[in-house]
Amino acid sequence: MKLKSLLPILIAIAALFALPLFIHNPYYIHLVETILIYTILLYGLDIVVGYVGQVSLGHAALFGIGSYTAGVLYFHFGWTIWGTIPASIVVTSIFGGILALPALKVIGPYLAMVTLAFGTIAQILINEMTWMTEGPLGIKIPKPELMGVPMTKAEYFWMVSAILILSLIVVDRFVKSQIGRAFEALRDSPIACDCMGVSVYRFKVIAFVISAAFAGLAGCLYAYSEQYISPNTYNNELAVLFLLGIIMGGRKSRLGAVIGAAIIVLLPKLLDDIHLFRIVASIIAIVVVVGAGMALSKKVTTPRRVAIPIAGVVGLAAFSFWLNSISDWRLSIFGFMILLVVYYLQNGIVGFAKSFYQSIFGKVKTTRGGDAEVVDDSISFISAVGNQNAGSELLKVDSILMQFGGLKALNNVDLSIKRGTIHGLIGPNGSGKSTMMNVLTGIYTPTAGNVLYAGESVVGKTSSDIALSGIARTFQNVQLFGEMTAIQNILVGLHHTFKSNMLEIALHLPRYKKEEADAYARAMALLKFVGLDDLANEEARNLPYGKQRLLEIARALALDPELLLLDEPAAGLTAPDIKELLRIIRKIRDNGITFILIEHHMDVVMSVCDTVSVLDFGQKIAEGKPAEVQADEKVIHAYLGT
Ligand SMILES: Nc1ncnc2c1ncn2[C@@H]1O[C@H](COP(=O)(O)OP(=O)(O)OP(=O)(O)O)[C@@H](O)[C@H]1O
Repeated sequence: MKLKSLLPILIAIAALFALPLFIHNPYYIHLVETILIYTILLYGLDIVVGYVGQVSLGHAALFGIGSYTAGVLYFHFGWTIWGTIPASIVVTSIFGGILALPALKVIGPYLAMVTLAFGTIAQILINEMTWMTEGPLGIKIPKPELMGVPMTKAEYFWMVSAILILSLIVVDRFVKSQIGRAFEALRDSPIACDCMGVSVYRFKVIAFVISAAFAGLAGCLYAYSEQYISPNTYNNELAVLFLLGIIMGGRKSRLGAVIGAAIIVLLPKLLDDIHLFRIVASIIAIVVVVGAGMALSKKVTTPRRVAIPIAGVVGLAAFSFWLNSISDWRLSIFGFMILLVVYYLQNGIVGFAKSFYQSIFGKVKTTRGGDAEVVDDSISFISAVGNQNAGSELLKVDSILMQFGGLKALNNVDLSIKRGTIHGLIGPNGSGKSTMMNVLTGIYTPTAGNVLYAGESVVGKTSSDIALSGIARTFQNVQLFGEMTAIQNILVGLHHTFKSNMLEIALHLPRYKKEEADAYARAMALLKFVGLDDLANEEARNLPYGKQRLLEIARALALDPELLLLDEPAAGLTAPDIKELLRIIRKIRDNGITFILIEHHMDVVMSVCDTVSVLDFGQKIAEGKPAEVQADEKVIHAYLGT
């Protein structure tokens, strides 16, 4: 990291550590300490919510499990903090793994309900298991000892601050590593993620476990901070507040978690004091009016769009001066503020601030993970498979039947794909081509029949295992990881090249650094091969459609496949784009890679395919050289209906 960007962080850290030296009121120190502890929890929650895109209302319970692990171990066994911290992390991680199980089956509101139920059950159990938790009476815990002497409030504050900084470094390294990329990929397209060899099941569980570990750590620190724990603290209202912290602060942002934690700790206090509320409401109104004025002068927004937020914040400021006491209005104001933030700042405060800054002062250059723009020409874009055994059978599809209820989407289809060839699969709409792709890549398990790849059956294997065995694919409806940049998309495809574990990532050990550097160099070479090296740091969703298709091919190549399945790669492409696509396909084939190509553009099929199989109503009606198939009566009949 450059000194210029490191300086504000160092100043913030110095200010944090200096705080107890200048503020002697323990109330304020405790308030900031609570924000720091909640921030650690939100770092973990952000992994599940921001990166993986799952809703969890079970994190208050995980927080409670962390606190109670520390409390019970101290109360019954006299453990010190040096034992309770790792114990809280381990115990809560196990519960995180349990919480992940429903996330493998359900998503969205259903997952929210299941995690809410988990929270309720955990709270009831803590309450009822009095023999262990002392039930509603709670447990008192003294401040931890340092060399036999209890820590002062300032010393404990420093310890929490140090743990927060460590957590920040570890989380930041995780989310920028291959693990973080896997999390983001499974949020954007679980199917493509699996087909890139990154198991959605595995990484969902890993995300919940890491997230729970941070909740457990935060819970343990909270127990010593409060010096008393009771079941009521860890209720569902707290779970909602944690989720709000992420939404309001801004997901996928370390600063956003700090802001979110500050909001959920300070907002209730702010709404207790009318004078403080007036000051803050006025500051917010001034900031919003000035910001809107700047945006209007730069013409990046319209008066209509800013009218309601301006009216809202100015109205709130005026209302604060009209009020004599705030106590009756607390909840209404709280709700109104949440409504404004969630509706108008959908990417949270940090996300909004970033896009506001970009629209006013121009785009900030984002490079994640190093010198992504540099292409090293000595790196091959492809791991050449070689042309040995060319012409031998690579894939055998044996009497495949795929039935959806009464519909036979594939009916006893046989295929034989030879190494080093381009095998076209054509047929009218609904004839079963994409279904065949899905069977070959493990998305569908066939009703009957077998698929042998390099002599081994792939039926019953998971999509990620099939991908890792050497079958890569693209999709009819492009399935890129939209919120990730072009280079990050390729890096997900290169996930299989990483062997480093979490410790190596957290400590940035040499093996991880080398793997990351090698992967970046290879990803740039792949981008250059498809002509996208200039767009390496552009988010995939912002690329033109034709370039998205090329990026999908480059990502599939990152898997080092022996067999590449392209599902309508020319769909939606312009004539020059199609020409470029054909050049790319031929070059890949020259490196020994075998293709199955589904395509409606007959000129593409005729110009590159060695063999063509034709499907109609789930049955193979013809097979042979392109020209033979084109002249076949049954094929003409299937396409033209005459
Ligand atoms: N998951 C599914 N459930 C039920 N029916 C399905 C499913 N997937 C495919 N089908 C049906 O199977 C048949 C074959 O569909 P498929 O998408 O494989 O055709 P296709 O040849 O790829 O068509 P197109 O060229 O339009 O993409 C269609 O009738 C389709 O509705």
